[in-house]
Amino acid sequence: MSKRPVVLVVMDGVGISDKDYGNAVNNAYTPTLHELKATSPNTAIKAHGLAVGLPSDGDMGNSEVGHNALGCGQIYSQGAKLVNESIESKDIFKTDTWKALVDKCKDHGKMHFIGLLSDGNVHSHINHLMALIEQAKADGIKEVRVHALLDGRDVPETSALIYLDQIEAFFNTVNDDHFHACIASGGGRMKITMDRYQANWPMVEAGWHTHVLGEGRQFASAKEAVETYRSETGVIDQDLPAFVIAKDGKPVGTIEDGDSVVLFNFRGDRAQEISLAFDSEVFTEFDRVRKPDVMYAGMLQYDGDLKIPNNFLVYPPKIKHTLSEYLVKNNIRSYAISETQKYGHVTYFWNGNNSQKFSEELEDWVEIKSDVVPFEQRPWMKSAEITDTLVEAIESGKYDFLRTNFPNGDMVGHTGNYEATIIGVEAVDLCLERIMKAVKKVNGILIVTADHGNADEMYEKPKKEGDKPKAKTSHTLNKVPFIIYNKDVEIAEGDFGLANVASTVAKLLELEPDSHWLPAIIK
Ligand SMILES: O=C(O)[C@H](O)COP(=O)(O)O
Ligand SMILES: [Mn+2]
Ligand SMILES: [Mn+2]
Repeated sequence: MSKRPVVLVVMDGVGISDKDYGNAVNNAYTPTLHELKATSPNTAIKAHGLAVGLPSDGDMGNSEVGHNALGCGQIYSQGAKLVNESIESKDIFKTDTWKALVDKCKDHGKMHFIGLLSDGNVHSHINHLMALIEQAKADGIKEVRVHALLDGRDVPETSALIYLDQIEAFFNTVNDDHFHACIASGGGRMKITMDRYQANWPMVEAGWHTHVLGEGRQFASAKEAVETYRSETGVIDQDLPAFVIAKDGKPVGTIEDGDSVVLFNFRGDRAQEISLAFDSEVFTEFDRVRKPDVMYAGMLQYDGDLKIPNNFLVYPPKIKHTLSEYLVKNNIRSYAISETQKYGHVTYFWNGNNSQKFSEELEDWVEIKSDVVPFEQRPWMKSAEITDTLVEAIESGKYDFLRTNFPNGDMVGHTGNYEATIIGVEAVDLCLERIMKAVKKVNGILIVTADHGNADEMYEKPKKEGDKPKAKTSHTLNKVPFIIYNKDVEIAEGDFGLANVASTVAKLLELEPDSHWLPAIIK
């Protein structure tokens, strides 16, 4: 076994672009990254599209698929692709879950769809929603209600009306004397429903009050809600307040006994808490006031270990042969740390969407609590605290493989605030310097990489010359850095992606990589 510990740093959302305009990576003061790139073996690796199991190379990477690929060394077809295929083959509608959803509400109830209304393809896709509604109608459902979470984070920051117009136009094509679909409620995805890793349960409670109880400010249409809130608050879509659609003062789609509910998001992190609120008999996170007797199903199974939710429509990729499992088999002691916002990324996503360790004895996981604030107000986030704890773990000599995620490039990048994102990237650089020193001190090896881009493009390309630049909040299609510090290695020939990292880690630990994994990036 290797005597040299390997430390892997994921700089979330820090991609590579040679375009300097609006690039919060290139324009940040990052002496450590510059030194690393100038003096250590490094290359650029793919983190989007087919290289991480997404339907096409037009799909930007994201944390789920990125950390899955890093942690398992293979390319699995991911949720976005699996749902496409299941809808295309119609297998999704042959499942017992779909049949139970239809049976529950067919005669006297409504079928509700809660989810992110966009074509971002990170958590959901509007095409999936339309396919489900079409089939609901074909199966004899009479009333459909959509609870629309507004995106502006995986798609342009003020694009909500595009998707609302699209879904309203679709309703016009399917609505008739026997069938009626409409929007019932909604709000910005960072305001209600889509919290993750239990960072902010009140967000989910607010979503419950909006979607289930129909409580909140009333509007005649979602478009009116968006336009009103925009003019009143000036915030971007992800931060728009909650709204309830009502007619004559009465909400058009509260969730009642005898209804069915589908959460049409396929990605798990931000889908688990609301799923627990629907599924749990005993629930203590907030007072649900009323728990309707519904058939609830997720688009996918969101956590295979914890079995969330109880019912789902499409099986997630069955990710096997993960690096963590392999390290445990080889008696390697590992350590994972991040702050709440990305804690699940280095544990649950890293382990193939499983939230359990393979070995309590050999694995330690540490969560630093994230602030609950708009991150442009604290762009350094908890990077210093993560680093304090990680450096201690490195110097303790207790671990052979240590991994961390610094959320800054991504979480601050998603706010669309260019200046704050520069500070976020600089904070990570400052921490990298400390980690380098600790690694050097114990004669370890450091890998610096990222899961996808974000901070590297902070402005949308203007539609025409002379247009004012518009902030870009979403991820990018760019490659990410892959740097090895404190070990003289040669980068191999080839076109590498995130799924080539696991073998590389194994090699640096002087282990034979698992035969299921893509080859190492080093010779
Ligand atoms: O959930 C989010 O915050 C974004 O949709 C994607 O960001 P992530 O993939 O980096 O978590
Ligand atoms: Mn990410
Ligand atoms: Mn992100």
